[in-house]
Amino acid sequence: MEMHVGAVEAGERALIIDDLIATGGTLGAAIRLLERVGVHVVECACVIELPELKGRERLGEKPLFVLVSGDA
Ligand SMILES: O=P(O)(O)OC[C@H]1O[C@H](OP(=O)(O)OP(=O)(O)O)[C@H](O)[C@@H]1O
Ligand SMILES: Nc1ncnc2[nH]cnc12
Repeated sequence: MEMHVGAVEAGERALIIDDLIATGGTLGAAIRLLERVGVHVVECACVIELPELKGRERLGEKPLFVLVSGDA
């Protein structure tokens, strides 16, 4: 995963929004990328969660808001 140089600045607060959380690998990578450059990731939000894949567990204590949770 990558982002543009200058897209964020250390000390900023971020909300990460994605369409879907399955294994949590994508959100986890986004969190690590942002936190590595000093951004505080406040929360994550997704439209759909596939709870069977336990992606939420990979986010640790990070709050996750979802609109719809259900297995495919
Ligand atoms: O929780 P995870 O297991 O990481 O899966 C979720 C990710 O998978 C999908 O992207 P995909 O890689 O299929 O590509 P897309 O951007 O084309 O949707 C989806 O859009 C999420 O970004
Ligand atoms: N299990 C899944 N179903 C649909 N889209 C996905 N993207 C990543 N994992 C997926």
